[in-house]
Amino acid sequence: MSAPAATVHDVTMRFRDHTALDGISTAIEQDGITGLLGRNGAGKTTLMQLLTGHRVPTGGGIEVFGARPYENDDVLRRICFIKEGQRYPDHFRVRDALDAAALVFPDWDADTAATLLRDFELPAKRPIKKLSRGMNSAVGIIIGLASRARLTLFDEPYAGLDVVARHLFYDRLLADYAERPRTIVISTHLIEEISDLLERVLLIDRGRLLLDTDAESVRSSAVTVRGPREHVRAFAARHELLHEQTLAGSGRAVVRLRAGGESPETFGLTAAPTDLQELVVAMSLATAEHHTRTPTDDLEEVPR
Ligand SMILES: Nc1ncnc2c1ncn2[C@@H]1O[C@H](COP(=O)(O)OP(=O)(O)OP(=O)(O)O)[C@@H](O)[C@H]1O
Repeated sequence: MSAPAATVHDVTMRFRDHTALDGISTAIEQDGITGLLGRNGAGKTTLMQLLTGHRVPTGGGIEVFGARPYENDDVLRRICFIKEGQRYPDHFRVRDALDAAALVFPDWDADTAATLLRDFELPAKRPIKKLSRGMNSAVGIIIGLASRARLTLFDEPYAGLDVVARHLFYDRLLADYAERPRTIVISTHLIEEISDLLERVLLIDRGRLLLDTDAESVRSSAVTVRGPREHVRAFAARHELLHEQTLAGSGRAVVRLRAGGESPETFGLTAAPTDLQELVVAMSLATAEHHTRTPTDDLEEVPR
């Protein structure tokens, strides 16, 4: 097996008294599509900033392609980071943004850029500041795909993109990835839309890693059961209850399965596989019950 594209070892990131990432360790394998999931403020963007050398962790270590990314040109030229609401110089037209990207990324594919420009119906000569929000996002998506960077990170790349354009992005991403496998990390809240694309899933909650697994095992790791409330509870007690809803005497629960535990049928319950979105919601709600949220409006901005 080849070395991971990135390793994250016990990484902590503090912004003054706020801990955005808290002892995260993971490896992002080469040539795969990883979904970085989690609620608002979970720490997804912060992790991406660390992977792309935009910040240095307060504690722990990050390696990308075997070296620290911060101020490391050899590593950084192999990385493309498409940020949410990416800004461009005021005078830039769409064409200028693509030309600039072509200079920055050594594996830039001009044909892919031209095809995507047509697919997304972007006017190449229009000033970027005159584009709609969705069109602006499309510029980032084109750059991210055409960069063909060995490690490409999309941080919620589709602000304002309509559903057709989003599916265009998913289709083109998959087709391009099949042709030129590389390491892609996408943070998103549109879990349902993207779940079929993902090979790995990282779920962050309050700066901690809740889930770090391949997408296939996510699908078999939890079940949603329904039946008489007491039976649901008895079954859940043999495993790990993530989330429960009850109505009169009936119950519905998302349960994370423990090896060797009894099956839902033993308890007279109906069971269906839990999809990724449901699992993420259930796990995030389960941990929310164990925390008292601290208000963050007293946070001071920490400059880069
Ligand atoms: N420069 C900064 N100064 C102070 N606090 C920060 C800074 N950047 C991020 N934070 C805080 O760190 C936490 C994680 O932020 P981050 O942007 O990584 O979350 P996220 O998971 O990307 O959220 P979202 O899904 O809403 O984009 C938040 O509480 C945020 O307020």
